[in-house]
Amino acid sequence: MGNALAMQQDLVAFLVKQYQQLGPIFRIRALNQEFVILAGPEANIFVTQMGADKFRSHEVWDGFGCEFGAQNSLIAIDGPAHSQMRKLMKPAYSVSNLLADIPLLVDIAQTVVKRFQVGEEIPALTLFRLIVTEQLGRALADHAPGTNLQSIITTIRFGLNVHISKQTPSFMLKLPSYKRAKKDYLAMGQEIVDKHRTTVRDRKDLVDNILEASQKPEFQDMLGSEEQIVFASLGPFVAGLDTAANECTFLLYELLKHPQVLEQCVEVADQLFSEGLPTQEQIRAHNVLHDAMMETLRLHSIAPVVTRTAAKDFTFAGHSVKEGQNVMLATTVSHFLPKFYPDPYTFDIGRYSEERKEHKQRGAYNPFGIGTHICLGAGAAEAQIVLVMATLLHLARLEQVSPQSKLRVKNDPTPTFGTAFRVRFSEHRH
Ligand code: HEM
Repeated sequence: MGNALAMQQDLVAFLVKQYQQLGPIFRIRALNQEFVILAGPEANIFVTQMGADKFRSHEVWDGFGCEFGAQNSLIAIDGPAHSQMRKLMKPAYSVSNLLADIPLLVDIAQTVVKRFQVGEEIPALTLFRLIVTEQLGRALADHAPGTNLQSIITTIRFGLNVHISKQTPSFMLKLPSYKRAKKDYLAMGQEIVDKHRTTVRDRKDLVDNILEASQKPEFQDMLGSEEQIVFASLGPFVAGLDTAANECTFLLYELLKHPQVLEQCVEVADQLFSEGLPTQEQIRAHNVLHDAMMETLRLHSIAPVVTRTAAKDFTFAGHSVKEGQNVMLATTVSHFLPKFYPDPYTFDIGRYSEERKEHKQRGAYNPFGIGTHICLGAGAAEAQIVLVMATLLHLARLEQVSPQSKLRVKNDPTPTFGTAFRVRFSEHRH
């Protein structure tokens, strides 16, 4: 099938239709490449249980790291070396580490929100990128992105669109605007690494751990060069940019579209701040805001598929896949199957209640990818989205600018409203 256009317009809807017609394995042609698609709960269970040695990330991701002189980054390696790097980075990317300094996280969100006067407008994505990137940068790398935020956004957008989604031609990397942004981005990374070499923190952060590991023989392939150390240390500034910031944007969009759910979430937010600052347990507790976040991750996944290369010949659902074949794991097709989620395109936070627990069915819920590279920051991301939204709802009331106009989700490189979804501050509540 040469159906790139249909795919581009709504990738998951297209894949859901193909899955319903063809079953859990089929082929498509897109962007001059052929992909084998593994879709639906059967594929999700297969990849989780038996996929560890069957897929490689290397071919898909290495070009992105090499753009910054950094081969063998965490996402671009497989097998034992990948397990070793994941183990090294896990403590820093954990939810308990992110939530270790809740006053800092709240202060960052509060400072950004308080910058806006009643009546001022801003793209929701810009608002959330400001908050999320500073929170992750300060908590994991002891550095605020400050005026470098735009350089980070430009660098990552070009890098991913050229090397990963391949929707942008490579000559775009020669544009002076990109080259300037990349230079600033890498200079910030070098500054962070240099600062960590000469200062000591009470609690070691991600960069401290990277620097320590870079001295060990077993990490030489991954962290042996200065470029690799800088690239890995910049991870926190990239981790939330397209992910948590876009999910916060989609969540706010759904809340403004569902005023009753919004009011319940405002109540939860006020409770969280009723005795000062929320605790780790409160942020991670099951409540309406948590369920709204979960439903947003189901309906608006920023990673609807993950791409890989088959690492060996294998058989799935009676079909053989050959080593070297491009594979797309359509992890979120199951999010739209009525057998798991009745009326699947409806925003319904009741799905996560004790009685229904629709997401707990096997293979049904995969917003954070699947297999060996499953999101290392999943717990941190969920907590961050809840905390950011709770802080915002507690502090201010927002309304959508031009609510009648139709918003289009584009791929840039992840599904996003871009800057089209604008909000207005209509009241400062606290
Ligand atoms: C809602 C927000 C997020 C979503 C939906 C998300 C999704 C994903 C997905 C799908 C992958 C796997 C990509 C692949 O297999 O090709 C991934 C990897 C990763 N994510 Fe996230 N992510 C989110 C937020 C975060 C945050 C906030 C952090 C850091 C605190 C983070 C850290 C990572 C890391 C380090 C990896 C690489 C793991 C590896 O290669 O082993 N993510 N994420």
